[in-house]
Amino acid sequence: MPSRLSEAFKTHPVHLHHRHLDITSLQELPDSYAWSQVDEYSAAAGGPGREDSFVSENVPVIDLHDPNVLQLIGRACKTWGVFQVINHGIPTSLLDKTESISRNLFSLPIQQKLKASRSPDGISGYGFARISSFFAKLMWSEGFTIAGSPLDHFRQLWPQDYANYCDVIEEYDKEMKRLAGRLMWLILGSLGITKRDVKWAGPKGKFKDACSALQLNYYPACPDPDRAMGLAAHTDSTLLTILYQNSTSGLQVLKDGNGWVTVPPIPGGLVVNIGDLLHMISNGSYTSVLHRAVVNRSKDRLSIACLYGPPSGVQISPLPKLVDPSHPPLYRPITWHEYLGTKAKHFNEALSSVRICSPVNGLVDVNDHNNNVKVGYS
Ligand SMILES: C=C1C[C@]23C[C@@]1(O)CC[C@H]2[C@@]12CCC[C@@](C)(C(=O)O1)[C@H]2[C@@H]3C(=O)O
Ligand SMILES: O=C(O)CCC(=O)C(=O)O
Ligand SMILES: [Fe+2]
Repeated sequence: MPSRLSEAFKTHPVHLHHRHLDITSLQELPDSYAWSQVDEYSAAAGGPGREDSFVSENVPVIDLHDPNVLQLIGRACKTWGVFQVINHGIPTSLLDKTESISRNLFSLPIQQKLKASRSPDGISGYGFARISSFFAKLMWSEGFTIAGSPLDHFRQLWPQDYANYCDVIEEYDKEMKRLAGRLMWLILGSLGITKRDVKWAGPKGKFKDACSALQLNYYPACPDPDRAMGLAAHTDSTLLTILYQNSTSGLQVLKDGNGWVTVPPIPGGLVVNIGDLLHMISNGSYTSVLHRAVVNRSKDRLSIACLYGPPSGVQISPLPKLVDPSHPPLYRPITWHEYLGTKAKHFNEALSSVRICSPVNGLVDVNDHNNNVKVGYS
């Protein structure tokens, strides 16, 4: 049974036939970056999706010290699939240091960055977003994925300073995994799930063998932001994702009836979003949220995502406690490893592709928005 996340794309290599352009210095948007359908989903109230002119609700901000934290998280997961957390215990100094390394990385000359390129069948390294292969147009961003030790790639990027940088990234990864484990129990607790109900969480429920990857995203300032796309609409294949964003806004989530809603950066805050695997284990009670990143004319933007999942070879399926004759299991068992391959093949239709049955009342599962997502437009 394959168990290493880094092996997940060996059987589903992603080939991107794009030449790398240094987009940071461009004064005009090249045609290869000009999207024609940027404002899909935003016509709901007639206004342009990027201006939030019709937004009546905000993504919840939850203080992890709040005595009602469980209920607040449950409500946020049910209605939004995303929330921000404050008082999360991650030191600001660690967030600052990691942001500074990421900035340093993206400001290296393109030839230097290409020395640490991600290979078509690999998971780690520098390159376009993996989902780029589904779109005719390019995204206005650069990415660097870290799964496992960053040592080999960092040695290529910074022959002198790599050791210190590795230490910071490893500390960031460790702290994020700890927070993710804590958030998992709050989210599962809000569904009535206890440590005894999740065997793969390990004997003490510490998710000791959980897998994770870090995704550094950089969005340079863009000469024509209304026609460009930073990162196209997608759901994450994770249990949950914890996102640090710098002070430039750009992250948007799709909310029924509200169109695209901006998740504003808040000082010291972290964004938490539900991924497809949590959608599956909750049997559709909690929704994996469709999100994207838009870009800015005057400011660049940086984000750091911790993509958190189960041990990559463990079979994930709707938790037995959430299944009964009137709530049959909606998804077939699948490992994270296998699901990443499915995502590489089917992109936003991956979740529907592992669905096994319709709800008993015959209605379409309102959470299964992925049925409506267009794949491969420009
Ligand atoms: C573990 C992973 C999730 C991810 C693919 C990856 O192997 C590492 C990068 C992740 C990311 C980040 C940007 C959006 C996304 C869809 C992508 O193309 O790469 C996600 C992938 C995912 O969640 O499926
Ligand atoms: O940059 C952002 O705000 C979004 C990044 C993201 O969605 C991801 O890395 O999966
Ligand atoms: Fe994402």
